[in-house]
Amino acid sequence: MLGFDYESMLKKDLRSHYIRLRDSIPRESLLENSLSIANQVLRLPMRVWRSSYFHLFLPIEEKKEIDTSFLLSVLQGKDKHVVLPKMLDDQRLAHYLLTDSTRLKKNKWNIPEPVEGIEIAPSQIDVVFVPLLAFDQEGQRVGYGKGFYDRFLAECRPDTIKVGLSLFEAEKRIEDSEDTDVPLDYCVTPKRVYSFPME
Ligand SMILES: Nc1nc2c(c(=O)[nH]1)N(C=O)[C@@H](CNc1ccc(C(=O)N[C@@H](CCC(=O)O)C(=O)O)cc1)CN2
Ligand SMILES: Nc1ncnc2c1ncn2[C@@H]1O[C@H](COP(=O)(O)OP(=O)(O)OP(=O)(O)O)[C@@H](O)[C@H]1O
Repeated sequence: MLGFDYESMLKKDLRSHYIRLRDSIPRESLLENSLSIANQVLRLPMRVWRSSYFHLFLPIEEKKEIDTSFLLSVLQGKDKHVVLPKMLDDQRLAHYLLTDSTRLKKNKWNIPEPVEGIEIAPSQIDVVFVPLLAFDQEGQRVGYGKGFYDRFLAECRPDTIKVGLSLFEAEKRIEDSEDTDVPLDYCVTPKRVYSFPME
């Protein structure tokens, strides 16, 4: 059994459950599922593919995060501008354009980040792919709980399209969503694309 069988769940319980579940995935299925996610992303609607600035995260391999290199190839194949986050000290993110000369270096959390480059303002970003531990049928999400993405998404334009990427399917309801939580517009899993609000 993958999900929980309750009507609603607390973020902290979802966090520990999905961290454990992710840990147990064999590398081979992680790669296979990451490839399926890149293929499902192609099924996102036109308004996504009309956009030009796409924000993507690079995975913490040690934590079995989704391998976004397949998705990166898709975006580059479509000549999209790709923007990567870099963690700053004060729980904020800076954002840099990925170019041929971008040097990447792992930070202390093992996240590959641009060393330097052309900084991009959140208001320039059209689509954000959001890393998740869990999400629900209302498009609410659970991350590591430090609020990096909540703060970042609040700085983006209201029409910036927020697309979660998840190895697992939606939970019914996250009980303790807060006002500062920015909901997703879409979530892509290896099996399907969710659109929020759901029918
Ligand atoms: N690949 C990737 N990049 C990303 C994120 C992500 O989830 N995945 N983020 C999404 O937000 C931001 C970084 N988020 C982070 C959140 C918490 C910790 C951290 O403090 N980890 C400690 C303690 C965890 C704990 O509270 O127990 C640790 O791992 O030891 C690090 C990075 C930006 N870049
Ligand atoms: N716009 C904001 N400004 C200041 N603090 C914020 C903002 N958004 C969220 N926070 C704070 O950040 C913390 C983490 O929030 P939450 O538990 O929703 O994290 P999460 O969504 O799981 O993680 P993440 O955003 O890192 O992926 C909370 O204490 C929340 O109050």
